[in-house]
Amino acid sequence: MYGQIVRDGLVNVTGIEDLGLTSPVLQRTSDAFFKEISPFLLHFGMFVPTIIGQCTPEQQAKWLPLAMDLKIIGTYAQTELGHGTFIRGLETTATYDASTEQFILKTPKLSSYKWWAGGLGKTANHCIVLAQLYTKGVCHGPHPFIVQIRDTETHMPLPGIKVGEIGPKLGFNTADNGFLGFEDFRIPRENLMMKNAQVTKDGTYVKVARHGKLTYGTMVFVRVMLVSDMAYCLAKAVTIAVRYSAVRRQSQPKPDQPEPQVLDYLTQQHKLFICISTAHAMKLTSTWLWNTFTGVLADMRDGNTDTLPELHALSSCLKAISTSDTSALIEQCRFACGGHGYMYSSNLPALYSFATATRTYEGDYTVLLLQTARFLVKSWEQMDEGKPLTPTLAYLEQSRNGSQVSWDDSPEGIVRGFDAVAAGRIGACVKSIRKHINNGMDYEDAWQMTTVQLVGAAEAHCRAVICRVYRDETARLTAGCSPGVKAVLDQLSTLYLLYWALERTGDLLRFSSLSERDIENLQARYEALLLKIRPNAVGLVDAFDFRDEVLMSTLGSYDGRVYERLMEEALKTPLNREPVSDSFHKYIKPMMQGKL
Ligand SMILES: CC/C=C\C/C=C\C/C=C\C/C=C\CCC(=O)SCCNC(=O)CCNC(=O)[C@H](O)C(C)(C)COP(=O)(O)OP(=O)(O)OC[C@H]1O[C@@H](n2cnc3c(N)ncnc32)[C@H](O)[C@@H]1OP(=O)(O)O
Ligand SMILES: Cc1cc2nc3c(=O)[nH]c(=O)nc-3n(C[C@H](O)[C@H](O)[C@H](O)COP(=O)(O)OP(=O)(O)OC[C@H]3O[C@@H](n4cnc5c(N)ncnc54)[C@H](O)[C@@H]3O)c2cc1C
Repeated sequence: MYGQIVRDGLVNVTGIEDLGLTSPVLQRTSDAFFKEISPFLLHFGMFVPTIIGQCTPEQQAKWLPLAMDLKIIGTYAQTELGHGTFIRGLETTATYDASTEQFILKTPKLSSYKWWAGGLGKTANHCIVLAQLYTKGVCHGPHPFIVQIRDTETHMPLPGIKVGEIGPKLGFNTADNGFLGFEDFRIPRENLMMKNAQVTKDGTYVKVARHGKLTYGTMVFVRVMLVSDMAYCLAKAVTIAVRYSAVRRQSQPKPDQPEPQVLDYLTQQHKLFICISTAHAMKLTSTWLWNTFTGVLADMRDGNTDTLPELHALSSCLKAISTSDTSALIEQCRFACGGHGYMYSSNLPALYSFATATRTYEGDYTVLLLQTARFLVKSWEQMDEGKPLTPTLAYLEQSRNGSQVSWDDSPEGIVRGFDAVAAGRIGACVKSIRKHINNGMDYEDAWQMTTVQLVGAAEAHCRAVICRVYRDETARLTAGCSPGVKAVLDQLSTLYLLYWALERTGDLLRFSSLSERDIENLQARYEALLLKIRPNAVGLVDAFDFRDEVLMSTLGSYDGRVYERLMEEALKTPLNREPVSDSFHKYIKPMMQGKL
């Protein structure tokens, strides 16, 4: 299995390299080789970006060509057995020895072992290691080091390195995630990635970057990438589920009628059409986020880090919500396919196991939403002090006078309704924190006592951002389209707004003048819209344009030969090679004869 995966991975990598394409394309083409993940994902997904983001030009000149030509194969080893979220609590140490101009890497105890890095188990020979940097007896916090862990000729672990694979997981079982321990392992001073901080030969620590969190830059990049990846993942799952729902016929609502396509059931449309809308919403939002990210990078190249806090808040909540929505909606696609959706050959289990992992890695859902909430509360306080708000928080102004937003059920009105919900929930958090402080709590405890509300406020802010971006970008991008295309894409973005308005009626009742009658109208409009989208449903997923080789699904292939493909795959199962398993003779027959 591992050998096959590595072969496929290299065919994929070298093939794309010959075409001179970039790593985002690599990730897309790798889908044609892997149901789950490539063992080289971390090499291009984090090892290379970290060299670019954390190394000086001289260090890049040394390491980047080796990495891009696959002369070295890397991964990103930050998480440890004992810590993943709390980076400042990482235990691996890198202590500078000025007498030899080396860092000594140590794994102090079991919980300090690096754990999880993709490709570390058997594939990588180098890795980025986040370790607590000590020099002249002072700890300067976690810093990135580039470390060779295996001999590039023999692939044997180097002396002082303990490395291996962490074992089977819910998914990602082709990524050979590994563990890594150091026993007084020495690396040259120059292996500290020195773009943001340096250690001179005599051991003097020199802080270069103005912003203390640039070491976390690779994670921001990956979080931005993941939003796009989730759109792609969900688009695959809903292609499979909608095509299958067009083939599958089941039950007899009317005695004298043939069994209908299950796609004709309103409940099936309710399960699946939000998945089509969400794939579009996340794709458009991810492109908007990428443009925001590149703008912040440009500012930072000019030495201006003022826009970094908003990017961190946006990338955190969008990564959290996109991965959470995708995991839930892929499972919904699986539910919509009945028993056959549970078959591995449908590819829905693999898509789910991949998506649900993203809710955790690159920043746990709750933790990242609390990071966004931290920014929202700070922004509210700055607004109270009369300071300007950042663009994505302009809506907070409307809440200043505390008046309730009047409900307007037009698409633009619903977007404003979500702004009001976000503003109201952030304001409620600020009020809760202040109440606890007035009752004698310190700020940290008052914050902790409000974290359930803070997670909700961050989700509301993120939903408001997605709704606004989805609506605006759909209008902008369809301006030149034919009336037919414009109408269908407008239906999808309106469906997204109606769906979430119905999901959040409690908040809208609390923070706008929404009435019970308005809710009845929303429900009726939503159901009518499902029926309108039905005739275009298969065309909409065909428009995602996935080849069968990429979908890898017995249920979702373009030709609709579902039952034939299910049987073809079943007959390939090893258990079907012989009519009678040898377990019958070894165990079952003796048992039947009372001989066990
Ligand atoms: C498979 C997908 C396919 C394609 C996608 C492409 C590539 C994929 C490649 C790999 C994916 C596969 C595997 C995943 C790999 C990993 O999981 S790597 C490990 C990821 N680990 C994490 O994400 C850890 C999460 N934890 C953190 O980020 C931090 O610990 C924390 C932010 C939660 C807390 O950090 P602290 O240092 O404690 O900071 P704080 O006290 O909370 O805040 C202090 C101030 O710093 C600001 N800040 C924090 N983080 C950032 C940041 N990243 N950027 C900018 N600013 C940041 C924070 O806002 C505070 O600012 P104030 O002004 O409020 O003080
Ligand atoms: C498939 C996969 C691949 C991975 N690949 C890599 C890799 O290549 N390299 C790498 O370095 N890491 C990798 N990771 C590790 C990943 O980054 C961490 O698992 C992730 O950051 C979560 O950290 P944790 O596991 O310590 O969870 P924890 O943070 O321990 O989470 C446990 C619980 O505690 C809660 N919690 C934690 N802190 C707080 C808080 N401050 N407030 C409220 N609740 C809190 C969480 O919400 C969660 O409910 C991978 C993980 C997975 C699943």
